[in-house]
Amino acid sequence: MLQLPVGADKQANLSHAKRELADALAESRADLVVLPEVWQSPYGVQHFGTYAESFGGLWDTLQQRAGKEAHGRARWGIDGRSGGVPLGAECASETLRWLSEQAREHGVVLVGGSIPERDEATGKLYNTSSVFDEQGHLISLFRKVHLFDINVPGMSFQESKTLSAGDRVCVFECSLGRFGLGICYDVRFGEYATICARLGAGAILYPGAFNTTTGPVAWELLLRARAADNQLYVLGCSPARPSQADIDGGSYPTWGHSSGVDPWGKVLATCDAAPARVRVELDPEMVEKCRAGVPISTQRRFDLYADISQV
Ligand SMILES: O=C(O)CCC(=O)C(=O)O
Repeated sequence: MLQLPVGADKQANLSHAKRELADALAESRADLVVLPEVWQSPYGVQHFGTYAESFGGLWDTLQQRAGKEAHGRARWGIDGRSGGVPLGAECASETLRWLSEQAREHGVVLVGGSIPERDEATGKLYNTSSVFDEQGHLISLFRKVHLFDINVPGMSFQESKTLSAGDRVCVFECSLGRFGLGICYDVRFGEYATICARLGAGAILYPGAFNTTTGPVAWELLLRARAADNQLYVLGCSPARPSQADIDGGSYPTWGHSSGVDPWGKVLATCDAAPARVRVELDPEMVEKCRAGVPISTQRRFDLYADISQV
């Protein structure tokens, strides 16, 4: 996970991320790299429209593939099982082209954090994540499904002022296995993570940007809770915190603390708020051992809670 610093200059954000990715992989090989939530743009409802990019027909191409593979439920398909989609030079999104090139050049699975996306047909904006395989082919796109709308002392934020929510759970398959994907506030919703686990994910990745109000209480707790609830690895990758002068000037006070948690709920690696690289090893056997030893998935009482939305 790369906990990247983010500023107002998009080109500087891209070139910094490029250097950081190359340095991190030169320091030590990784198979999969996760970038933070909203890393080529500052995080703020007033910025999303300015930094948004459109993805052309890529959603349609991916959805046609997922449609064929969906488990009879279009909202829960598993992406990537028929391979990825090459991005032509004609792809309208500069950042997706950049991510594709980086994944191919370094031969890694690259989870591109998230960026603001504009849907050309509707004009709506989304907070969207993308995943590329080692060939630089697009495996999956995901639009944050739970928008960050809260109002508590110290933090008021209304993503829904400018963003719309996605309508599909994201599980993707790559050479390393099957992963769930959510964005930040999505981590607060246990049902979402459990669907990912029941679709076979061994890890859930959450690009996320908690803040200095909710972060200290909730970020690690939620990552650990989702891991223990579902007996899988959970990775949360945040941007680094801006300088105090920038925060005083209105920048979002990012919590940082990118962390990796194992299927027992133990924090394997973490960091503070400064730019950082956080490495974790994901061991599929650990998932199996945890699930075999504490078999909650077969002990569930769906006779009591098959459909909690009816309560
Ligand atoms: O849930 C929280 O407290 C923070 C969520 C957040 O920052 C986000 O969804 O971007």
